[in-house]
Amino acid sequence: MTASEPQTIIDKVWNAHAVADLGNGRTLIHVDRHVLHDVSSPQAFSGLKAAGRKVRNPELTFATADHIVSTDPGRTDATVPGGEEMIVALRRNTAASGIRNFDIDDPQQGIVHVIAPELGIALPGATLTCGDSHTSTVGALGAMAWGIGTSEVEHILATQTAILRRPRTMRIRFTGTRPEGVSAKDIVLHLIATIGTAGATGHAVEYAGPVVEAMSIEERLTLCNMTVELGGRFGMVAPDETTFAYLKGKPYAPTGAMWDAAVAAWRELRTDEGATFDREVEIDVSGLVPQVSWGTSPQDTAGIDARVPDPAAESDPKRRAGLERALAYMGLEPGAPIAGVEVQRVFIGSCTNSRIEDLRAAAAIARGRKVAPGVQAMVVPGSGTVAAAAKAEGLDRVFMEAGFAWREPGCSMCAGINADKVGPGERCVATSNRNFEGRQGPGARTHLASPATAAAAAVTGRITDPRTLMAREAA
Ligand SMILES: CC(C)[C@H](C(=O)O)[C@@H](O)C(=O)O
Ligand code: SF4
Repeated sequence: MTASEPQTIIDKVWNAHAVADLGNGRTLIHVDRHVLHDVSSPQAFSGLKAAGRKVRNPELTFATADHIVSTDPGRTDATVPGGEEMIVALRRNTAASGIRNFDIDDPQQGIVHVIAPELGIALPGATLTCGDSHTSTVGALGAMAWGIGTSEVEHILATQTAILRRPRTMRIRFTGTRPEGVSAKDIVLHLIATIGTAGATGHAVEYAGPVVEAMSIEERLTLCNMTVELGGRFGMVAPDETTFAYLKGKPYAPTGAMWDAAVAAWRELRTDEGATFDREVEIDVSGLVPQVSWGTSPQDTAGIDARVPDPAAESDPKRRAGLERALAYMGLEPGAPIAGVEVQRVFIGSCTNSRIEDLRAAAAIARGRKVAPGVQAMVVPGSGTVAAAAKAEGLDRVFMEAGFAWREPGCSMCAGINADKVGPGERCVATSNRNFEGRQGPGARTHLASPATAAAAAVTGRITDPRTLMAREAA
């Protein structure tokens, strides 16, 4: 491709980071930022040590304890049984290598995909990797970010490069007028329901169109977070004035003349007129309603005014059996309205929806109301930075007065890998990104939804259209 040919944003970032063609379709890519967490890094450090290698670029590497940590106020390393070893390993490995670790008691600790953007570790046009599938999140800033396995974590620690196959490209444009009370989470859930969990397999995705351009960075983070739930490799949004305003003054963002030079370069990071993608999708969001998942895959999602699908209406026997299994696991009646189903748990948190705007949306519903009898609801800010901002606005009080538990930052009840779990057969409305069988604990029934919808479930004890509770606010 010659320089004058129109390029996509994906081509531009890829080409700027390609170090060598390794043959067989493989490219060596420079990694600008590498972020580590407690669960996927200990083995990588052990491998590095066994091979007698050092961390090549500790100044480009950052770490945080998020997955295994307790979210109990007053937590210690040992609060979650089995967690201490990983938290201590991360502390020891990062200290020995000179890597900045946002440890369990650090005011900036938090979920890796929440802290990377809010600290300015992730930047437009940069490559960023993490041993975690939701690394695509920070593509919201125009970074090329992807999740890797533990052996690749070791490779990147040693070389600051990764080996990739160039993905096909895909542009997903959101158009139309976004209705009141419909969040970025509703939009991405609707996207997954529309094109399916294999809808972007093998593709690098650019999210574009007027609806995305009008989104805040936090909303774009929610959108890009679920790229992996579409099978996508990267999910990116071209950086714009919203991005620059968000990043300016962030702790690790460039400053002074470097900032000006960076912004000038970032302005070039957009898909050129006439550039082509391997696949284009357009979704009109006009008329969209809040979304909620009813099954055991993120694509099993429908509008909050919909009914649970009926397996009897499914002609394909394989699909029918899958539906029957999902409904049996979820304890749902075919054809029943989704709204009105009773819940026992509500989880507001995770790298999808634990930022300040998410907490504001949930607090707007919780304010002046009470968590319904029989419901246990928790709010887990994505980071210490988010928690501090929420406290400054009094949101922690709003939640606690309503009867929500207000927790310390971490992955919490998203993946059932620490002490925060949903019990067998319990139904949980969660703002996280996965609803597979057992995701939030063995036998747990997860309904994915937005922060507003989760808060509405908490205060009514049922899956509820949050707009019915917003109306009171407006009146
Ligand atoms: C534990 C970790 C490696 C895992 C991931 O890669 O995604 C987790 O974050 C998840 O969401 O399931
Ligand atoms: S919050 Fe959930 S999805 Fe995000 S990194 Fe943690 S466990 Fe994974």
